[in-house]
Parts: sequence; structure tokens; C-alpha cells
Amino acid sequence: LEPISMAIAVGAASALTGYLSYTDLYCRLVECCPKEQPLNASALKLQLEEKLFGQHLATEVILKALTGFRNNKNSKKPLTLSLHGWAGTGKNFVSQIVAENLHPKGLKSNFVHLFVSTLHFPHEQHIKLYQDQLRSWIQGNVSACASSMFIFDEMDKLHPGIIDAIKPFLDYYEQIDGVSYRKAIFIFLSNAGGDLITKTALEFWRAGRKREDIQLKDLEHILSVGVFNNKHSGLWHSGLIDKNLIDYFIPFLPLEYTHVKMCVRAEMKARGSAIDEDIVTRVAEEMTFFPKDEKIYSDKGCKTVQSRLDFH
Ligand SMILES: Nc1ncnc2c1ncn2[C@@H]1O[C@H](COP(=O)(O)OP(=O)(O)OP(=O)(O)O)[C@@H](O)[C@H]1O
Repeated sequence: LEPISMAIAVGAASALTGYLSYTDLYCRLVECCPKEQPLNASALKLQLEEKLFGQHLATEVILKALTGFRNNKNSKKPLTLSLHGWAGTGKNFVSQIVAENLHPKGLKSNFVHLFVSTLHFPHEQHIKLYQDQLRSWIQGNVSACASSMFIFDEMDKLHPGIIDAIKPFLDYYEQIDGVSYRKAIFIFLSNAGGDLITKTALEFWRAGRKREDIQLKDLEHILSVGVFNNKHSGLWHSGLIDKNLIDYFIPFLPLEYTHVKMCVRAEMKARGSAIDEDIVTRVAEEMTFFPKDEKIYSDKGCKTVQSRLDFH
């Protein structure tokens, strides 16, 4: 709808309904930046527990971090989460769930912005240009909506240094050039550190300990140091780590055979098909598992489950 027709439609509808204000209705039909809207923590909890398989640490930390942040009226800095793990373990999936819980239109919202390194910052010789663009893009969007959310996918493919351009925005400043960044959320997604997470998960497995016994403290420090020293992490020697501007390093554990089966069932359910356990087993058995001897973890996580299901 054009703006004028939209205004007439909204005006007519609010006159008819009587009790909805023009603004309420406008926000329902178009989209408004949420002001002081606390997070529905129980809805997020339920979704993470029902939909995200095998990631007890990510579930717990994301829930705590977001509820704490959104319920705090005086946050001193934006929330920054760095999600790490092997391919297909749920990092993008979780970001989508978080986005939907903060802005009903999720990834399609005007207030949720996704950057993909290989798409948006492909050329090493243009680093300075990307840094300028990134700064002005973030500044413009946060001035339009304080609770904007920015997701940086493929951090491990980002040229070193690019991300440091936004360091001032992630810091404890009250305002920068009249804009406050304290209500914004930044999420970084990366495969970097996946090897360290797998090593720890394997150690637990070999010691006969449960996967759920792995705690954040077993991994968070290893991850931040590992990523800081890894040239291919997008955060190599980054001031974001140096200055403790990343609030949580969140490990995504490699997925096991049983989790892959859960993904197949979830996909069947989403397609409205009855759950056929023979097909579930066949799809899961077609996936490849590592390490070579034990074959515990799916090397693509749940990533190719959807396309494989099409063959059955
Ligand atoms: N832990 C999980 N629980 C439930 N579904 C999952 C999980 N991990 C992956 N999936 C399913 O697999 C799909 C692909 O996963 P996703 O894109 O989140 O992986 P990723 O960790 O972001 O991988 P990459 O590092 O390659 O980008 C998701 O859309 C989801 O359907």
C-alpha cells in the first residue's frame, strides 16, 4: 500500500474498531520499533527447549542473556553474543528464533539486519570502505530504532580488522554523536572454535561423562582465547575481545546421531507428514559421522537433513 492509502485504511479501520488507537493499528499493519517491551521469557524458553536439539549450553545462556538484557532498563552497553560451533549445529536457527522473539517479523523485520561476510564484505582491498559503510549503516539503523538487532554470519570468513570498526558502538558510552547503542543487540556467528568445542565434547564422551555435564566454564575461556589467537576467526587480535566487549561466547556442541533423528522428525512434522521411523533412521544413517573410529558426531550437523528427506 502507498503511504496515503495506508493512512486512509488505518484511519478507517481504527474508526471502525473504536478501541484501537491509530498508532496501535498502524504498528500492527506496518511495523514499529518496540520501545520498552520486555521479552516474553517463557515463550522463548519453550521455543528453545522444543526446537533446539542437543544444545543445553546455548539454550541456557541465550535465555539468561536475553532476559537479563531486556529486563534491565539501564543497560550500560549493547548485548553482544558470539556463537561458535561446527556447521549445521543451529547457530543461524537460534538467531532466527531470537529475532522472532524480539521483532515479530523476525529476519524480515526492518529492525533485524543480517550481514554475510562473503556476500557483503567480499574483497580484502576494500576493508576501509566496508568499515565506513558498516559504521554508517549501524548508526543510521540504531538512530531509527534503538532495539535494532545485527547478525554477522560467517565471522570466520571476515577479513581481520573489519569488525573493529564498530568497537565504539559496543562499548560503555552513553551516546555517540547523539545516538545511544545501549538497547541494540549484536550476534556474531562463526565456525571458529568448533574444533575446540568438539575436543572438549569428545573428552567428556571418552571419560564416560554425559554431554549435559559440560558447563559453560569448561568452554567459554578456551573459546575466547582460541578465537582471539585464530587468524581466521574474524576476531583475530580483536579489540572486542581485548576490551571484554563480547558478553558471552556461546558454544554449539557437535550433533550426535540421536539429534539428527530429532531434526528429521521435526522436519517431517513441519511438512505436515506423519512420522515414519524407518525414513527417520534411513535419513540419519545417510549422514557421515566423525571421528573416524567412534563416529559420534554428524559432520554437517542437521544441515542436509531437509534436502535428504526429499529423496524418501
Ligand atoms: N541444534 C539443532 N536443533 C534443531 N534443528 C537444528 C539444529 N541445528 C541445525 N538444525 C536444523 O538445520 C538447519 C541448518 O542449521 P543452521 O543453519 O542453524 O546451522 P549453522 O550452525 O548456522 O551452520 P553454519 O555454520 O554452516 O552456518 C536449521 O535450519 C535447522 O532446521
